[in-house]
Amino acid sequence: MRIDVVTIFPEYLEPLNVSLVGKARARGQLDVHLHDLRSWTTDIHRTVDDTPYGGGPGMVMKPEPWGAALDAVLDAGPEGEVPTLVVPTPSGRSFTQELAQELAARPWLAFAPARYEGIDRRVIEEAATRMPVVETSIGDYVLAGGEVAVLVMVEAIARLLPGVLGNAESHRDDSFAPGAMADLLEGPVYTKPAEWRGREVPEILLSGHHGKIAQWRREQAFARTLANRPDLVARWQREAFTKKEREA
Ligand SMILES: COC(=O)c1ccnc(N)c1
Repeated sequence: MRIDVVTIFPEYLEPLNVSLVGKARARGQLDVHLHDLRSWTTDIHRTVDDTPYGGGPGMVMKPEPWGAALDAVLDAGPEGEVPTLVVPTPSGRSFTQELAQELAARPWLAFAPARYEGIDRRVIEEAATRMPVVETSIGDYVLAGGEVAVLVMVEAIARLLPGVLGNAESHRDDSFAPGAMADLLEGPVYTKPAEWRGREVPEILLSGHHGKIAQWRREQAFARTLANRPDLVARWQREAFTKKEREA
């Protein structure tokens, strides 16, 4: 997978050089290109923002540098191909495990994290005439810039790419509920010592009964999800019900 990121803070994306994503890049599974938006400014102050038409607080990112930057990304990428442009914004589509799976299936992603009050709308509209555009939100809160959302999304997507997670890890998320939801089920985990500050590891985990252990883990994971995310459980139940209806 090729990933391009256009940002005024390339150093913010340094974490893409370490750990899982860093290793995937070193192995050639990920080809990441960072671009400093200011490279496409033309004035002495390398200006990327201006006051919003219609008034209001803050500044808006100017269209010219973004237009030129996205032109350059398209030109530098694989001949005849276009990326999916991912634009992090609080008003975007919820970035879920499902959307991560969807984006992980694409050969080329370009991320356009904005700072300030956002990017001039015409940049997104013009881009949408040339490539798929997905506006994504990583949760119901506002950030100062979209760069940290790019880090979140790249990590969630990279771990889904074939061969990026070691074998042991990838089977860790084996399905409870088939599909993307399986990744969201996380039961309690334990390691040595068997007793720590008077707390024992659940007996079942020492039993060697792999079937019973798997069942116990699913029950524990489901209980935690039910306690913390009743909305997810309700959705799974609806999906299971409609699936049964379709198959009936
Ligand atoms: C500037 O970007 C944001 O504030 C942002 C981006 C993606 N998801 C969010 N929840 C916020």
